[in-house]
Amino acid sequence: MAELAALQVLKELVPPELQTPRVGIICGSGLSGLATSLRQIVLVSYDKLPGFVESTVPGHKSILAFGLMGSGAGVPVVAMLGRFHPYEGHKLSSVVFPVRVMAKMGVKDIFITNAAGALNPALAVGTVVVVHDHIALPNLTGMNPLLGPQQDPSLPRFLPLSDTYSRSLRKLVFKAAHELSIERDALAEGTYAWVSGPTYETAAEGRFLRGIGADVVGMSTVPEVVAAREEGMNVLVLSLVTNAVVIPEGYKSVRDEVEAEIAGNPKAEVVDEVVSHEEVLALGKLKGGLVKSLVEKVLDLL
Ligand SMILES: O=P(O)(O)O[C@@H]1C[C@H](O)[C@@H](CO)O1
Ligand code: HPA
Repeated sequence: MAELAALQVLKELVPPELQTPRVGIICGSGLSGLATSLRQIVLVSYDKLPGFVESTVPGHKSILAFGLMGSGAGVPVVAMLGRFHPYEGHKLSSVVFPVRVMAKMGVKDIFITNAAGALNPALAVGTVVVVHDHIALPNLTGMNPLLGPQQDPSLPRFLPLSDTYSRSLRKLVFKAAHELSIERDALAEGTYAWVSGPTYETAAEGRFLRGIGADVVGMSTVPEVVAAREEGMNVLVLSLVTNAVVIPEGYKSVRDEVEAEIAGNPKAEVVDEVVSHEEVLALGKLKGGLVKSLVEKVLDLL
């Protein structure tokens, strides 16, 4: 099994007391600050680990961090300070490889974070969304991380995903928010749509995804979720809304515009906001603290 080679290296580099983390964490774009509160921290670069590829996206580091997180004695955790996306050119099997390594290390609960665009107009930028379901068009149409011969026949061939997002972990996030006196509107629940990226959505795509029931959209997470469920882990996903996906009600007719100009009544041009990765990272920096305090408190409540 390919994961065993990575495990062997980790055995040499990580002290025994941190070698069996209870919780795995994946940091989304601009969210690697999550790991700044790790104690007894040990960092392992991905290039030392067989099977790990490189995280090439700004805001993602190619580092695995081990340590204790949360108050008191703390919970042993392993955190990916950067993830792999299929749009980087990585195979889906590489994207989910670290999740499989975490499972072999004994991780029971995985907390996956991401930056996402809001499709639901009720979600303000800066809101943390506790994901309760997903829509993965790529999964349904041939880009599923479980396609192909089974690497481990002891895992289920046909994985049910109807109950993917752990109810008890989701409840813990809301309990944590209560204990931290976090404003009600700062935390919401919703459905995550996975798209391959790296393009952001057109307005019509945004309308489509909203129309089929998604609240937020992003370019990651679902492959990791699927692999984690296959490995039997409890999954929690937190999406930080970093931008709103602009979904104008209808087309801005250029015919109307030209006719108004000809009639001598030009209208002021409305310029839609354009999303950028810089904006996504800046918001992560600004609001990453909220994700971090929620994760720390959930660890205390486990
Ligand atoms: O890794 P995540 O899903 O947090 O990163 C999001 C999706 C794209 O990789 C990038 C777009 O800005 O941010
Ligand atoms: N779309 C897709 N992925 C994203 C977005 C978005 O608007 N924002 C952050 N990741």
